[in-house]
Amino acid sequence: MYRKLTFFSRFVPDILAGRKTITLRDEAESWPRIGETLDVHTFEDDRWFCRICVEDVHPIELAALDDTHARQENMTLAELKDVLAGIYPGRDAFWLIRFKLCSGDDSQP
Ligand SMILES: CC(=O)Nc1ccn([C@H]2C[C@H](O)[C@@H](CO)O2)c(=O)n1
Repeated sequence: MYRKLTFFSRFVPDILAGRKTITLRDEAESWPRIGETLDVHTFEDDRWFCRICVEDVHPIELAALDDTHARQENMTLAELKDVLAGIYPGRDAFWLIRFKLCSGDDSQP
């Protein structure tokens, strides 16, 4: 039984294509551990769509985000900051979770 992380459904294509390899969350979602496999569902309708393997988890300030982080989100830095302001208004400290898609048996529900 794997723990579950959700993503907004608009990010599903990027995650499944390997274009989105990080996510930035508040402390309530800082619980994933390096090396952990997670079941990934859509936030809106709780639909399972993949498993990911967690490669890194660390705190990061909004001011420290750069173009590399934005590329890992498949966004520009301005787009990423807009998305974060929409989801987490006023927040300037996050947890960065870096992941890769699981392959083989771990990619099936
Ligand atoms: C419930 C909740 O907050 N769900 C989230 C939070 C963030 N994301 C995405 C949006 C951006 O691409 C990054 C940075 O936060 O992670 C999400 O899909 N679902």
